[in-house]
Amino acid sequence: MSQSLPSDQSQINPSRIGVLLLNLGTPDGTDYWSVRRYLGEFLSDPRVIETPKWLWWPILNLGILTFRPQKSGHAYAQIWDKEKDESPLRVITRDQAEALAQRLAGHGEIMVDFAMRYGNPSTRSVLEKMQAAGCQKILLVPLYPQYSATTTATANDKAFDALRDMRWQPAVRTAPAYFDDPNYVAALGNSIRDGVAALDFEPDLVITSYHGLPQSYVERGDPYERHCRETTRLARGYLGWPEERMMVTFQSRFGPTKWLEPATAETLEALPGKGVKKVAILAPAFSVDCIETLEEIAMQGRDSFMGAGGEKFAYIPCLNASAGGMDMIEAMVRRELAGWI
Ligand SMILES: C=CC1=C(C)c2cc3[nH]c(cc4nc(cc5[nH]c(cc1n2)c(C)c5CCC(=O)O)C(CCC(=O)O)=C4C)c(C)c3C=C
Ligand SMILES: [Fe+2]
Ligand SMILES: [Fe+2]
Repeated sequence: MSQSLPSDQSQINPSRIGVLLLNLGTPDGTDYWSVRRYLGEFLSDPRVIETPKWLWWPILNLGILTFRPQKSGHAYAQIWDKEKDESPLRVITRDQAEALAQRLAGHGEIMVDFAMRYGNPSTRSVLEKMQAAGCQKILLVPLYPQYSATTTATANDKAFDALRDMRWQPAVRTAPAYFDDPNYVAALGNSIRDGVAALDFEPDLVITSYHGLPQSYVERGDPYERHCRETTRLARGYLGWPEERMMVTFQSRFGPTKWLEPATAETLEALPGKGVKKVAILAPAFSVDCIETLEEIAMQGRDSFMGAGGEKFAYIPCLNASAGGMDMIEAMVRRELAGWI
């Protein structure tokens, strides 16, 4: 049981409320061991890898964790925030927490912070900090617009694992996925409209590239693919665009099994040959820019599209801590805090 409560419990303000933004996680550095530690924790999560443990353990520990950290470390080095010596995912998630704290500053009883499912700051450490500060009510906000057991559920699991060890457990709420929340659709639609308007070319096609998922997870009931397709359909409706102007693809395939299709990488290589030479691309499954968007799409994706004969390529950033993105997060948090504030 956690001993983090002050011994004089009169110090505790029981009306304090914690709002905890949860994101995936990222390595602490780009070196082999930092990336290996992070990937080891991530890829040992049975919500992420459903292969039986006895089969997966040797593949992970003798294969993947021997070779992948060096390759991924190189990719992280290309996008690393050198000034802060941190991964963009952590820098921007902190920016979001700070911006939300400012927006909720009128409610003196609210404490806003952020935590990661894998790596640092750990979900347990931040929940213990909130509990020690007197938060007896906590709202968990997994920052994944589209629900997946591999992201939303495991983020909540990790929080509940920590709560299991607390003698005086706070009341807890979890914010739902927001793939069809009108505020999210508007924020996304506005960022697409403004992103395209700022270009020096008119894209033939706008690609919404979502993080991929093994096809078998969808067949077993994960609603992620449906949520992704619905987000794009709603954003297209918001913009008033015809169906053929926007496309859904899935990126970041991992391992030999069948993943959701069409794959972003293969699509980008094939489009110029079909006469689609000018594209804009964005990644709505990511609440903040990270290795999967900045390196895999904006660098690798651009190279393969241009190398295949493409003429213009633009990457539209994630909502990050933009005013529109924060308006959406603030509205969602205020809605989920109803009755508490
Ligand atoms: C089976 C493997 C994976 C599944 C399933 C998966 C789902 C999934 N992931 C995100 C969001 C992010 N993933 C990120 C990185 C990343 N993802 C996987 C594997 C799976 N993801 C790996 C191995 C990695 C590490 C990078 C690499 O080595 O190539 C990140 C970025 C983290 C960062 O530090 O920048 C995010 C964010 C979603 C939304 C999702 C849902 C289907
Ligand atoms: Fe991932
Ligand atoms: Fe990737």
